[in-house]
Amino acid sequence: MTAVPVVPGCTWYPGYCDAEAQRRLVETLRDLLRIAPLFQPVMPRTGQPFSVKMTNLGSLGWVSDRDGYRYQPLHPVTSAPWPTIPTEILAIWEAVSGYPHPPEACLVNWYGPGARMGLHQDRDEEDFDAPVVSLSLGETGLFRIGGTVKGGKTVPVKLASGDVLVFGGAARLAYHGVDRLIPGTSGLLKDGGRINLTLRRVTRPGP
Ligand SMILES: O=C(O)CCC(=O)C(=O)O
Ligand SMILES: [Fe+2]
Repeated sequence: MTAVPVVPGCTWYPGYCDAEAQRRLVETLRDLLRIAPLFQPVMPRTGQPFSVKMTNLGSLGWVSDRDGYRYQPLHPVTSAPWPTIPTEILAIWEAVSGYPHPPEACLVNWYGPGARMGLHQDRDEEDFDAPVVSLSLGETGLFRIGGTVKGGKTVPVKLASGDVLVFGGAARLAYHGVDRLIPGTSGLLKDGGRINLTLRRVTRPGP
């Protein structure tokens, strides 16, 4: 497995999942998305819709609505608990996180044509000792990650299907985002687009 350092605390594992593992993951996700459908997050206060659609797996899921950003145990539309995180996804966390407790949330972002994600920090968790582990499926995303100060220099990473990226330690609160997709870079998702999964530890583990 090639581990490419990106910025201190951030490591990129290109091609972590092979084509067969990617196909199996997409099948699993299709089943889970029937139970926990994608919803349309909106920005706090303004109600401006995100360009991505989202859902979650795990005991807690990240949501954004007019009231703010938060983790919650129930799907905002169906009010059902989020489905559990499949073992093959937990195995990625176990292999690369270096963290002794499991993630509680797996945020599923779906990028259609034209979708992007502005530079932001992942900071709604109580526990910043655990890294964020990201897996990309489908079309390549032009991702960028920088430092912990807004407006600083960033390093670009082309996240292709099957790539895993870990950001923890000095990069745990690094600004990062996705400028755009590169269309036509993957045939994994039949209608194109990109799925990004981020695994997060939300609460501090008990004593
Ligand atoms: O899609 C990506 O690669 C990044 C997603 C992300 O930063 C997030 O969900 O917080
Ligand atoms: Fe993020």
